[in-house]
This record gives sequence, structure tokens and C-alpha cells, in this order.
Amino acid sequence: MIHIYGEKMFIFSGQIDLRKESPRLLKTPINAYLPFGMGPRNCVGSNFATIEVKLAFSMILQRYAFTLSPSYFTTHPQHGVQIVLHAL
Ligand code: HEM
Repeated sequence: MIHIYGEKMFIFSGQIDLRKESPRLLKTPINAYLPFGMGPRNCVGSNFATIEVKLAFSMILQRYAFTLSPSYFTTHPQHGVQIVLHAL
């Protein structure tokens, strides 16, 4: 899913609280996923890092399409999700 590194990844990032938007996420503890930490000493580079990842993804998506690899068969991607890139 394209939003892996977008806002949807951040249940609570300090700026966006997606629990307000999704009933499913309401059940998720506020501290379940904090890649940049939380509170007064959270990551000062979080906005920069998020923008950079979005930029990199958008550059990749301008050049490639994705399909799931035929070897991907589980709903629990313990070892990552294998994808096949198709040059556009
Ligand atoms: C994917 C990229 C990044 C991740 C996952 C990440 C994650 C973190 C985490 C978990 C902390 C500790 C927060 C805490 O103690 O609560 C932290 C602190 C920090 N990060 Fe990042 N970081 C990233 C990128 C960056 C970048 C690009 C910069 C600078 C340009 C940066 C600068 C800092 C600084 C200066 C702190 C210390 C903040 C403080 O102690 O007040 N980080 N980061």
C-alpha cells in the first residue's frame, strides 16, 4: 500500500491523530507505534524524514509500477512483502 510511509503509518505523530478518523484505530493504544518517539524530546528530524521518504516514494512511483510477487502468499508478512517492480 502506498501509504506505508505516509500519514497512515503514524497513528499518532504529534500532529495527526488518525484515531479520530478510523474506528479500527480507536482500539489501538496511543503508544503502539512511535517511530520518532514522543513528547518534548521526540525526533526533531521527523518532519524532514517523513517528507524525504514521501519524495523518494513519489520518485519511484513515477518510474515503476508494483505487483505482489507470486511468492507472496500470507496475510502476515513476517519476512516482508515481496513485490515485483515494472518499469513504466
Ligand atoms: C526515518 C528517520 C528517523 C527516525 C525513525 C528517527 C527516530 C528518532 C527517535 C526514535 C528519536 C528519539 C526520540 C525520543 O527519545 O523520544 C530521535 C531523536 C532525534 N532525532 Fe531522529 N529519526 C529519524 C531521522 C532524523 C533526522 C533526518 C534528523 C536530523 C536531520 C534527526 C534528528 C534527531 C535528533 C536531533 C534527535 C534528538 C532529539 C532530542 O533528544 O531532543 N532524526 N529520532
